[in-house]
Amino acid sequence: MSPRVVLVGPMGAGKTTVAGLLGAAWGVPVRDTDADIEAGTGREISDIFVESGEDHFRELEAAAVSAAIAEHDGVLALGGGAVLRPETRELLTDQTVVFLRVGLSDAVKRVGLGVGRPLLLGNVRSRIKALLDERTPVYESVATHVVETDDRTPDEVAAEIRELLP
Ligand SMILES: Nc1ncnc2c1ncn2[C@@H]1O[C@H](COP(=O)(O)OP(=O)(O)OP(=O)(O)O)[C@@H](O)[C@H]1O
Ligand SMILES: O=C(O)C1=C[C@@H](O)[C@@H](O)[C@H](O)C1
Ligand SMILES: [Mg+2]
Repeated sequence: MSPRVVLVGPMGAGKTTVAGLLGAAWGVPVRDTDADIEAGTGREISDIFVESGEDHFRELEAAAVSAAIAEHDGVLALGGGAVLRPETRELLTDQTVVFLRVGLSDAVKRVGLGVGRPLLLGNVRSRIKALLDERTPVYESVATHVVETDDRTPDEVAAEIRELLP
């Protein structure tokens, strides 16, 4: 069993939103590793970061991605930083992976004040810029497809993915 598609990209790329649209259009289940972690621990992601630290969150996330890839055959949205772990990148090598690309200005608009996104505490714009600079090559390295999301609605993004993956 393997996901039909795995969505990666930074915060605000629309992974969760577009996963829901694709799942509805294809009639397949949707899974999101951030939601899996919250359900499995009974804690919010921002609380896990603050109380147990990012390294602990990344351990939980690597396990959540591994379980989802093994068990899920629908649409899978990953957390924005899941690709940072080498073992997770390794698991993605034989998957269909779509990188939802977003530029700085659209990402800033979409995440607003960054509430619930612990890595954006402080100056949202400069935090997102640093994350985009650091991670874009990593997203590109795991992606089999890249879809632009700037100036496009989630429905337009989902439609392009459906054309790419009939
Ligand atoms: N193409 C788009 N155009 C405009 N707004 C969008 C688009 N895609 C998503 N959004 C909005 O941006 C916000 C963030 O989207 P979403 O939560 O799906 O991102 P994400 O990639 O899952 O982020 P995270 O990594 O934090 O989980 C939501 O309010 C969503 O409605
Ligand atoms: O980009 C990131 O590192 C994150 C993205 C979110 O999906 C959450 O997984 C968490 O807020 C961290
Ligand atoms: Mg999400």
